[in-house]
Amino acid sequence: MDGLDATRPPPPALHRDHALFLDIDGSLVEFASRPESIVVPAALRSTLSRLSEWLDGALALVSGREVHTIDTLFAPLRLPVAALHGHALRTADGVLRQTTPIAAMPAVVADAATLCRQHAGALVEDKGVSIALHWRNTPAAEIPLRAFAEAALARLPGYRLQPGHCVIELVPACADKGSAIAALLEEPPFHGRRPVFVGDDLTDEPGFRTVNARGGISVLVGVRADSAARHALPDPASVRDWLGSLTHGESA
Ligand SMILES: O=P(O)(O)OC[C@H]1O[C@H](O[C@H]2O[C@H](CO)[C@@H](O)[C@H](O)[C@H]2O)[C@H](O)[C@@H](O)[C@@H]1O
Ligand SMILES: [Mg+2]
Repeated sequence: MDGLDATRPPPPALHRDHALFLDIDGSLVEFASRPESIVVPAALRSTLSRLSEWLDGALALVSGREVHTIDTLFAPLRLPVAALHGHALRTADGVLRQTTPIAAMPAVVADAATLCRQHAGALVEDKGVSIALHWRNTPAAEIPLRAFAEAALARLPGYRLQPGHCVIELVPACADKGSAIAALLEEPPFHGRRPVFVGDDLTDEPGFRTVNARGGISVLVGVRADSAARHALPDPASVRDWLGSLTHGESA
């Protein structure tokens, strides 16, 4: 059946000594036509707030998005985050560590914007340290945008490509979601807890591997045959239902 993964069981119930890491787009929230068009349901904010309290703060968002965008989307919540595919880390004490943008990036962004103007509906998302080229609204732009990103690697030493849903991104190669989850697990209140990571995309695979190596629970949203995830849920709505069910019958 569409959306169900016959090879991976749903995740088990969690305990209060787990640490919960959650991807955003395609995992907590359905995709939208443009990055700024996603809708975070009010009930999800309540669920995350309750879960964070239940886990004594050991809940983090792990996303390709920027920290300030995540804070805006989930306000008034201000959770620990691993943003920019692992290149910005805000720990529970509020301290932010971020990879420094490369000097060559503004010229690459300008050239990408010029290219996108030639393909109606194509988008360039300038995230400072990284750049995302989107073709969700114009599938024919996939080939030129991918070719641009591959060629731009030569202008951005130390960068790698990060493919995703209708997007190709240029990100520094020195970190990923797996290293970010590992770094958060060194910090209170995550330290010593068994990690759980929910994600949907290729950028989430290093996170799944980090969690698996620590005896944790890896949860793929959707279906992907070669994923390292050991559990699956079909879509963001079922993730929200699962999260909402976790604290039922328990007091924080
Ligand atoms: O790691 P995530 O939290 O899943 O973020 C991954 C990227 O998500 C956003 O792009 C994706 O979602 C958009 C809104 O639904 C959609 O229009 C786009 O096609 C998707 O690729 C975000 O814009 C990127 O910056 C994130 O890296
Ligand atoms: Mg995602």
